[in-house]
Amino acid sequence: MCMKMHVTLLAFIFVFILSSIQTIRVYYRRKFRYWIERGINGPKPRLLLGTLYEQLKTPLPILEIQWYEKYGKLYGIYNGSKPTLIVGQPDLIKTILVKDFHNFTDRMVLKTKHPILDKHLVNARGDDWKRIRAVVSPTFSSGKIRRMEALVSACVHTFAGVLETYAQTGQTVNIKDLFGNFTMDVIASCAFATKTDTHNDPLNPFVTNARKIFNVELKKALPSLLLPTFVLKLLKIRSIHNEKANEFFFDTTRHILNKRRNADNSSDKYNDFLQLLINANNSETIDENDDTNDETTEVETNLIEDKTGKTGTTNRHLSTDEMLAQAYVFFAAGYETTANVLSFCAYELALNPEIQQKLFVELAGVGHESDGHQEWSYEELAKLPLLDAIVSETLRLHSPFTRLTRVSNTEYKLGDKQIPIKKGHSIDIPIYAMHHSDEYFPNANQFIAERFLPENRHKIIPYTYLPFGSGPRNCIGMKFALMETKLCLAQIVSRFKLIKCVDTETLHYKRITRLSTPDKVVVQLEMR
Ligand code: HEM
Repeated sequence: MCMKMHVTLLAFIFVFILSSIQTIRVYYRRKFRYWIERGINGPKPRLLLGTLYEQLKTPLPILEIQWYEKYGKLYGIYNGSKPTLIVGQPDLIKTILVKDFHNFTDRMVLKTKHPILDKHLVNARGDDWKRIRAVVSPTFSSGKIRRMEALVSACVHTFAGVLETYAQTGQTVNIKDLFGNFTMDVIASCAFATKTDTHNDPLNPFVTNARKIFNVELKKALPSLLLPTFVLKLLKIRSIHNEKANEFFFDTTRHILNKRRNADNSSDKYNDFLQLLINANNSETIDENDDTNDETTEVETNLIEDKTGKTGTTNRHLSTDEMLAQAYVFFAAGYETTANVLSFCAYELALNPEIQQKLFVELAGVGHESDGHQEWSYEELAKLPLLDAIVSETLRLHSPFTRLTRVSNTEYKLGDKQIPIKKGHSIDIPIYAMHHSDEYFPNANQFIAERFLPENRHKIIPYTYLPFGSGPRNCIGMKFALMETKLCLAQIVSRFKLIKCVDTETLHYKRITRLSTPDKVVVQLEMR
């Protein structure tokens, strides 16, 4: 009798498991008909993961090019069961990013819900994003960035001192790690008013906590992509980053904000981002007489309002949590991106010594001597055509972001073919693959800085070169990133020769990251 019950129970469990698997398979099979039914091609999805499976297997930069070559400028993928349309056609990209921006104001973000991190610019949505961007934009104007230049310059000199030790011994160096240390020091001083020397003091709590944030744990990242929000809440997963490390940075920022708010003269005394944010938050409107609010910022602010409709509110204030989140965004958006661009610049200059020499000559023609080294102002660096062309070409060939992403806030029909986009569905723009298309960039796999010289730049087809995105939701930190990159590169090339060594040419990309990140970039340095 007992034996009979056992068998029945086992049979029941077996049937239950089988029918559950079958239900899941039917559910996904139905979901995965979405693109086929709309006549749109794309990679074959797999149960549960959709096309995320390929993304886990192959580094994104490689996969993006493979998919673009195979499926063309318009194809469909599945993030889990969610369909995403990939759009690599310049006229449609302009429609999404600029013309019909009001339908695509937000990005698809992870389903984790965090009371502070959801408020930073990259993640913020709708009217909140509009208000936050309007307050933060002026802090990234050319004038304000000029004020942060001295802070970045100090970090560049510390960095050059470290490079000198390698140049003197002739030892090869993984310069990618050193660039990571440099951008860490820049973020510490510009966004958190904290002086660090990551090269020589790697155990500083700021540095150790920052490293924890960047080691995103797969065990948190995958559930955030695949599980519904209520399950993540039950599992207490609020962020894919280390929670204690997050808290360290919120506490640091809170402490500085309180100190500055209580001090009388802090607005004149400090030139860092936090102070600029406090000042911007204290003013009712953008000060028209402030000559540091440059034209671009005004245009940008107007564009946001034109394309999204005015909110009807004059509220331009940020809560304390929103301010903490904006300081954190320097990490989220500015640390690895800039370190990657600098690493790839060093890589290309080591492989192209004649361009490096031309850059050295260009730099020698401007600037002034200070403490035995050459220095350049923000304006001087901005005007150097070859420096700009080298950075621009690096951003093309090694664009840190592989895709831009937008989510539709309405039922929408895209382009002449009237491709139906459902409310809440994602559209991704495969910028990395487009940057590698011979159709838009002849000999696309070669580093040819000349394509970005002033006499050639106009040949680039609009909306095919998008390393900083475009439209009202483009990269707010672009001018800061370019200033940081150019300042650092100018100092390196004027003081050292970057030389190719045996390990330089083997470039491998990191897997399972949204960015195009090299594993390492090894070069040799020689004093000039
Ligand atoms: C070379 C370095 C960098 C590159 C290549 C880069 C690229 C990008 C790209 C492609 C986007 C998405 C744009 C879009 O969706 O249209 C973006 C957004 C953003 N970036 Fe950057 N970025 C860099 C550095 C920085 C830095 C240093 C900061 C901050 C200090 C920053 C802050 C942001 C923010 C806040 C956003 C979101 C803007 C919004 O949604 O309103 N970025 N960046």
